[in-house]
Amino acid sequence: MSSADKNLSIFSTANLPDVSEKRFAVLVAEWNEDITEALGKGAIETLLKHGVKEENIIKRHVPGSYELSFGAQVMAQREDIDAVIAIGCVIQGETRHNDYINNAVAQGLTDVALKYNKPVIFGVLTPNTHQQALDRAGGIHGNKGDEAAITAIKMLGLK
Ligand SMILES: Nc1c(NC[C@H](O)[C@H](O)[C@H](O)CO)[nH]c(=O)[nH]c1=O
Ligand SMILES: CC(=O)[C@@H](O)COP(=O)(O)O
Repeated sequence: MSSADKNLSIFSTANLPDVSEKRFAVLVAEWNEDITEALGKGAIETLLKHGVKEENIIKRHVPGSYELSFGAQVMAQREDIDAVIAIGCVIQGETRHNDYINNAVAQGLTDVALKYNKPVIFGVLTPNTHQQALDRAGGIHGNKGDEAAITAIKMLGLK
């Protein structure tokens, strides 16, 4: 199923856990900042909408999506962080550089989650074009930041 078939901002909110005392790190890559800032805004707004306190949301930036893994490790090792949301947008270029970034950050974030036993959410768009990114950062397919935030909340309920 693609995002074209499932809006990223439409999801079930049944049985969400109480996250009023949970602390979230929101890491935002600076590359494609028009996209990533929209994703980050969506993530933070969704966290607030579902009971997270503003003072419990720590937003930090990293240069690019490749740096999200290390940034997630820095945040996940903190005892005062319960979940990490990693936000990025890697747009396909002329070379295979995007493939290497995407694979590295997907595996890197997974490794951090398993190492620190905390939800680390893959909120990274990997579009072919800037328009596809716009469509998934508050456009016709919703906002992947919303999806990443609700995923973090649901995963804390699992723990
Ligand atoms: N082309 C994109 C990048 N490239 C930069 C890398 O993420 C990384 O910062 C660099 O290779 C140095 O380690 N990053 C994105 O997030 N999005 C892109 O489209
Ligand atoms: C995805 C990226 O890192 C971006 O810089 C790709 O650029 P290129 O055209 O060199 O593949």
